[in-house]
Amino acid sequence: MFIVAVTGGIASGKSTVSMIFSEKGIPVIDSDVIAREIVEPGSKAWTEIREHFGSKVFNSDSTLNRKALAEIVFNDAEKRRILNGITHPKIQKKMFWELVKCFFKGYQMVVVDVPLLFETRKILSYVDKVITVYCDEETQLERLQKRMDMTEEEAKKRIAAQMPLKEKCDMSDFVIDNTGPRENTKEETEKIIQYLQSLNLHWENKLRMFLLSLAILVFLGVTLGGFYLLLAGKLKVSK
Ligand SMILES: CC(C)(COP(=O)(O)OP(=O)(O)OC[C@H]1O[C@@H](n2cnc3c(N)ncnc32)[C@H](O)[C@@H]1O)[C@@H](O)C(=O)NCCC(=O)NCCS
Ligand SMILES: Nc1ncnc2c1ncn2[C@@H]1O[C@H](COP(=O)(O)OP(=O)(O)OP(=O)(O)O)[C@@H](O)[C@H]1O
Repeated sequence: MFIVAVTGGIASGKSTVSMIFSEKGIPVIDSDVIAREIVEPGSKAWTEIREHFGSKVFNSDSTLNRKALAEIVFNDAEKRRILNGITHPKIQKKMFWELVKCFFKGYQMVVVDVPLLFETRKILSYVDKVITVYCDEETQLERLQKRMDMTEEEAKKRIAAQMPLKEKCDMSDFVIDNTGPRENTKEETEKIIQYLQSLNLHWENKLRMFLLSLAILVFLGVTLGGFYLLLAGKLKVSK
C-alpha cells in the first residue's frame, strides 16, 4: 500500500487537498480527527490532561474545553510540549492501526493528513511521498482568522508553534500552492494524483504483501514453536 502524506501549515489547505483525493475514492486518515477521538471523556489522554492541566480545561459536561487548553499551550512552549507528549504517541498509534485496516481492505493508496508531520517525524518514517500544501503568510493568516474565529494575535501564535511552511516545502516531494482560487488547487492536485496512480506500484505492493505475510508466518512459527518447547519440557519434567 502506497502512503501519501498531506501536510502544511495551519489553514494552508490540507483538508481542501485531502478532499480531492477522497473524491477519487482514495481513503484519507486525518490526524486532527484522531486527535479529537483520543481525548474523549474517560480516555487515557483525557485523564492525563486532567492530571497535568486541571479541571479548568474541561467543560461542565466533562468534554475538553479546547479553547481554554489552546490558550494555555499556544502561549507556553513547555506546556505545549507536555500536551504533545500526552497526545502524540496515542495519535500515532491510532493512525498506525487505521493504516493497517486500509492495508487489509486492499487499498492501493492511502492519504494521511498530518499537520505536524515534519515536527514529530514519527509518521514520516512510513510515508512514501510527501505533499506540502502551501499558501502565502498573508493568506494563511486571513483564512485562519476567518475559519477559527481567532484574533490576529492568536492566529500568529498558532502559526509560530509550527515549523515555517517554506521549510516544509523544501523537504517535500510535491508542493501545492493554494494561495490562489480552489480551481487551481484542484487542477494541481489532480495532476499529482494522476502521476501517483501512473507509478507502477503493482510489484511494490506485491513485495510488501509478501514481506508482511512472511513476518506474520515467522511470528506464528516462533510463538507456536515456543509453546511446543514449553509443553515438551513440562511433559519431560512430569515423567
Ligand atoms: C490544543 C487543542 C486542544 C486546540 O484545539 P482546537 O480545536 O483549537 O484546534 P484543532 O485541534 O482543530 O487543531 C487545529 C490546528 O492547530 C494546529 N495544532 C494543533 N495542535 C498543535 C500543536 N500541539 N502544535 C502546533 N500546532 C498544533 C494544527 O495545525 C491543527 O490542524 C488541540 O489542537 C490539541 O489537542 N492539540 C494537541 C494534539 C495535536 O498535536 N494535534 C494536531 C494533529 S497531530
Ligand atoms: N483556495 C482557497 N480559496 C479560498 N479559501 C480557501 C482555499 N483553500 C482553503 N480555503 C479555506 O481556508 C480555510 C482553511 O482551509 P483547510 O481547512 O483546507 O486548511 P487546513 O490546512 O486543512 O486547516 P487545518 O490546519 O485546520 O487542518 C477553510 O475555511 C477553507 O474553506
